[in-house]
Amino acid sequence: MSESTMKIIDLHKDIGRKQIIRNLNFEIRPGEVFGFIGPNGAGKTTTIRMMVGLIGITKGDVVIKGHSIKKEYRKAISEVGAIVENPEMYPFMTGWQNLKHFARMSNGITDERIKEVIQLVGLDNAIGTKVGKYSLGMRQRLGIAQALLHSPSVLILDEPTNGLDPAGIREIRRYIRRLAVEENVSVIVSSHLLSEIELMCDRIGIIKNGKLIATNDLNEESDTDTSIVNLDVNPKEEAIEVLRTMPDIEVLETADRLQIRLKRDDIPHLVTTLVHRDIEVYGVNVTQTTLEDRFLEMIGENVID
Ligand SMILES: Nc1ncnc2c1ncn2[C@@H]1O[C@H](COP(=O)(O)OP(=O)(O)OP(=O)(O)O)[C@@H](O)[C@H]1O
Repeated sequence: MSESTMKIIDLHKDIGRKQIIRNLNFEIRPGEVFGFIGPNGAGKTTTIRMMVGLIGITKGDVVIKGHSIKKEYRKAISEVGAIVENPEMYPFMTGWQNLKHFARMSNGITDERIKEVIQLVGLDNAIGTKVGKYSLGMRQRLGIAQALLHSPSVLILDEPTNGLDPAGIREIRRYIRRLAVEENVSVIVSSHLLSEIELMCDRIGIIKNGKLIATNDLNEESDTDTSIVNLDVNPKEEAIEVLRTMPDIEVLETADRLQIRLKRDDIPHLVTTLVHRDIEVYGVNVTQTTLEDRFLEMIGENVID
């Protein structure tokens, strides 16, 4: 396994007497899109600010490509591109002029590199237009282009989908996935809405009350292929008996409705078995368990606002 791009080691943050972040440990792998999810006030922004050296660390460390943000700030931060607050863009200048302006403030960024990042975020056609005329989504993408100019190993985006309409969210998603692959950059995206970033992430970490309560690999098949099924059958009691004898089926509820959990691929076999046992099947209502359901289960509250 290749070395991690970023390690968050036993991170703590106190502000005044308040313990904001507690005992945070996780790693970001090369080229992955990592979703940092939690309800408002969970501590995402505070963690990200520590990752990029904007605020001090009470205890623990953030190590980026082997460099400690505390002890080797310059080396560590040179590996990071970030949009934490809204990026400062000059509305009276074109996209190109804005990027050129930022490029001048760093060393060694060529016009070729500027063109490359413009292409990566799909702003080729709009780069000669004044930023004041850009949509919010386009401004976000210009911000991402700016953060990528110095070829960082990790790109950190705090709530990149905030305020975007569904089309804008779809675009950001598409470009973030694309640049993770094409630039081989690791991307950390924070959000309080799982549904907005789920589709672009390889893994997610869930934070609540300043603690990481779970990480979840979205590419693992077992996570996506179980289904919750509501059955309308007669006689119900007999069906329940049959279900209990079948391996890999979990009976969730038998009172009002008969609800089970099983692998999606096992549904045809389930129906055949019930029919062979002379049970009448009136309805098989499949609800795919979404990550959102499991997320809400895990954090124990409704975060949709
Ligand atoms: N400077 C500060 N002084 C006191 N408390 C703070 C300060 N900054 C953050 N907090 C508190 O720390 C907690 C975490 O805040 P943070 O902004 O990191 O959460 P978040 O997960 O990013 O939420 P949001 O999605 O609302 O930005 C909150 O309870 C917040 O009130």
